[in-house]
Amino acid sequence: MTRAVSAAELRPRTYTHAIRAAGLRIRVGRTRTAVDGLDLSLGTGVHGLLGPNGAGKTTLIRALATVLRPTEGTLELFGESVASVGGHRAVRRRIGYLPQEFGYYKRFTVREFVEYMAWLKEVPKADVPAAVQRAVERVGLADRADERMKALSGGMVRRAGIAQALVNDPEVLLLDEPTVGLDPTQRMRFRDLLQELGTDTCVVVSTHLVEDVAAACTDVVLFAEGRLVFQGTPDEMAAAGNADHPGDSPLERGYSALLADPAAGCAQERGAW
Ligand SMILES: Nc1ncnc2c1ncn2[C@@H]1O[C@H](COP(=O)(O)OP(=O)(O)OP(=O)(O)O)[C@@H](O)[C@H]1O
Repeated sequence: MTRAVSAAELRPRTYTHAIRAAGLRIRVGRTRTAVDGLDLSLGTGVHGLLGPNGAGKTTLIRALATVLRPTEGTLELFGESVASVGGHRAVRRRIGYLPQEFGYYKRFTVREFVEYMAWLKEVPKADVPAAVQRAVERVGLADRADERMKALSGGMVRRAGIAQALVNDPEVLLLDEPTVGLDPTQRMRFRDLLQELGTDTCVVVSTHLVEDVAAACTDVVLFAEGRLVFQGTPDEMAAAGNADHPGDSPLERGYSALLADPAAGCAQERGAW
């Protein structure tokens, strides 16, 4: 059986990890350090970014999207430093980004919205119609593609947001809480899509839903107070907990255990590598 080869697969790889951070610090506002000395390397796969409210997940994703400038340390995408903001057009063409909240013209149809984003990402003009069609199909919006954005439900708007993040066939896909507002059927469809994307793309997905991680992520990046608490497989995270830890599933208990005792995560991580 033959299958379509994606553009991401055809691009030459000159880096070992699509994302590499070393000693990364990001200050937000006047004094707040939201990411505080992060060392992290991420390659192909689906990386679930977990952590309590205020842990620094959105800040990290915004820096990876080259929207926020790191204060200190190294941040590389595709082997290129992006420590300063500006001059990142070539890098941005290779990124897909779904922010937690995103703007759009309400009068645009879904297709026009995704086309517009394809234009911003400098997708070659001749490729745009097919790229847009494929993106809206992948999020299950093909039958609503010619409706105006203002006529969509909240979950459908989010799916349109996912479509715009996919339209340039990115090598790094950054999704900040993509499953918020999705109904159970769409959430399951989305997990399948994540798994498919993770075979040739570096996907970073921030979520509060531990079940999303169990179902779709190849590894977990657990964050608290701007620091990495744990990086490992979902099974390794589950193994960190026991019946005494709060949670409805082994993964939730592992999450609680690691947050209660971050040193255990670091020790386990050292053992795992
Ligand atoms: N512009 C800002 N000015 C001041 N503080 C900020 C700013 N943006 C974020 N913060 C603070 O930085 C910390 C990290 O915020 P961030 O939004 O990255 O966390 P998060 O892990 O994404 O949280 P959540 O799960 O609630 O979305 C929080 O304490 C937040 O209050």
